[in-house]
Amino acid sequence: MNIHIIGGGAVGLFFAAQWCEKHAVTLWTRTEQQAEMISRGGIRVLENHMENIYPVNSKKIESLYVEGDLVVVAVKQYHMKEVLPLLQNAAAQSVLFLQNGMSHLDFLEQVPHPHLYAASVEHGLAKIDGRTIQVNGRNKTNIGSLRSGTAGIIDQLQTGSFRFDWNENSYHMLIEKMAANAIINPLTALLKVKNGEIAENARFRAIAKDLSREFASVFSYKTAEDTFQSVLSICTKTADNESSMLKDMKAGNLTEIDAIVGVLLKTAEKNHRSVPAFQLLYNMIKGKENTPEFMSK
Ligand SMILES: NC(=O)C1=CN([C@@H]2O[C@H](COP(=O)(O)OP(=O)(O)OC[C@H]3O[C@@H](n4cnc5c(N)ncnc54)[C@H](OP(=O)(O)O)[C@@H]3O)[C@@H](O)[C@H]2O)C=CC1
Ligand SMILES: CC(C)(CO)C(=O)C(=O)O
Repeated sequence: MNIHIIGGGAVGLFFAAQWCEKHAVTLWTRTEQQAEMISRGGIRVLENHMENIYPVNSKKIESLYVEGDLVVVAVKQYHMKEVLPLLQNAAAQSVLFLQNGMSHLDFLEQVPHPHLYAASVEHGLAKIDGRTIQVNGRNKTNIGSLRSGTAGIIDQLQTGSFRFDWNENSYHMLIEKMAANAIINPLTALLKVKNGEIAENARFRAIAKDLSREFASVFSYKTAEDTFQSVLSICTKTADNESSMLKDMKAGNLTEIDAIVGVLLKTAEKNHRSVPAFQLLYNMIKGKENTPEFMSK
């Protein structure tokens, strides 16, 4: 396949490296400097004290008048508005969104491509520099259709080093991942701990359990206990990872809190559910976003 990936962050670099041996991959970055770095030196993947280099073609994104089989959107939720006009110009059969949270679904009507897919990524990935990532845990990646997608895409994207699983219900798939992100991300960002500590520390685990109960009172297709167990499992499998929200907070960036906990709060309000613990987490993260005293780098 001819694959174009938008966004040279942790996730974009990771998938570009995984697919480049089997597909023609182009990674579109925001800066010329990063594109040159990748094209010249390849993508460096650090994992279990080993280093692997993957040759990938990379270009600065100015316009996206490209033809391809698949465009993969690997930017943060708060970049989506900026990326949308570029995406609209790309001539491709399919688009795959890799975002955590759910607010990217609001843009779907403006995306003209015939086949749309969403994925929920369960790996723990950290960007070290413009061409280097650290893999802090491989898990599976779930994919489902948002518009006329078919399970056949799984066979094409499959890699030797982790699984892609097909999900018949993309909405449930995204909600399941959102449970993990709504609980793990703000807790780790506020407590400044790695994911594993939420499962290991009895008091933090108890908070995660209470939050699982609140989450299941809003999105009730899964029990509170199942939600809690799935959160613990992701914490354990990505124990050494700093969540993306913790990384954003440390870097003084915006966070994806609106696309994750914000969506939960709006749904709770619509359905007359009380979620005081999530409201508290939301206010704490919003209050801290972009404030220099939170930065610990
Ligand atoms: N990291 C992780 O472990 C996981 C992340 N996710 C989700 O995946 C998504 C991506 O996350 P992640 O890769 O960590 O985020 P990063 O912040 O590492 O990467 C986002 C990238 O998008 C680039 N970008 C922003 N705007 C544009 C634009 N207009 N054109 C081209 N590139 C652009 C940024 O460029 P620049 O650097 O120049 O600003 C940056 O490199 C998020 O929704 C996240 O929640 C899901 C599971 C795990
Ligand atoms: C899977 C997890 C929790 C890994 O840290 C993640 O999605 C994130 O950090 O946003």
